[in-house]
Amino acid sequence: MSLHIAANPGDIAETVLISGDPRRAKNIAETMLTGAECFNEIRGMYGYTGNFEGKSVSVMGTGIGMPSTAIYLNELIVDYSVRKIIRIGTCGCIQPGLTLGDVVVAMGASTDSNINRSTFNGIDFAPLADFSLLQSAQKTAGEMNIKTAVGNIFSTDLFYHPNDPQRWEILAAHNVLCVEMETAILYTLAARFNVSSLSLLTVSDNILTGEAASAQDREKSFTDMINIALKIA
Ligand SMILES: O=P(O)(O)O[C@H]1O[C@H](CO)[C@@H](O)[C@H]1O
Ligand SMILES: O=c1cc[nH]c(=O)[nH]1
Repeated sequence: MSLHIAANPGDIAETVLISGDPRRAKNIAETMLTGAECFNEIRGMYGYTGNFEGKSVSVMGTGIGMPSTAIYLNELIVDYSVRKIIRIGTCGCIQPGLTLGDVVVAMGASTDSNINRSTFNGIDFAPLADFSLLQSAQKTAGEMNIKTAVGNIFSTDLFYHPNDPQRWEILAAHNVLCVEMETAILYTLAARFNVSSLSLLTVSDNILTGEAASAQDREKSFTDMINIALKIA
């Protein structure tokens, strides 16, 4: 057991799907994996390991934001030898060509977080997806007839910000597709520990129009993204 994860060595698969929402992880384990066993309930951060098409796969919540996510990623990689991490998250789109339910593949993650600035002594590190995982996701999405938008995304520390909605303008003008809260630290830690990672996101909010998916949809739907993630796991 590590500080925040109750699993024994060997309880967690080499590939882990992560979601900010722990109940999304639980729902995936219960509906899409066979033989799923729970390995963590500490702080309600559900983690399960089961099988998908003959492969052992784990799925776990990380909580919202980069500080929480960094704790689980460190422990998954360092204490449980996880080698591949695929985030299945939600995002708010800031491009007019995107709409609720669209799948975004995050090639890179810009951020306003001080986590990386302090780690890199003021240098702006560019957190990037693993190229071969990204290629696999694109190939799989094509075979499943799922349209994706691939590009730069933005990982923010603040869901609510006093400069909203103006703060999105400069990002949208530089082709940033959408906003979420974890991918920059995922790609940074994957680079540090030499593991592969990719973020797949489903648009749950349209920041330009104010449209928003329900909490239930965020927990239980968005199956296109989850199917791609499980296929490439
Ligand atoms: O759906 P999840 O994975 O939680 O991701 C998004 O949703 C949360 C905000 O509502 C943040 O964690 C953001 O990154
Ligand atoms: O971080 C997020 C996640 C979903 N929707 C948003 O608007 N922001």
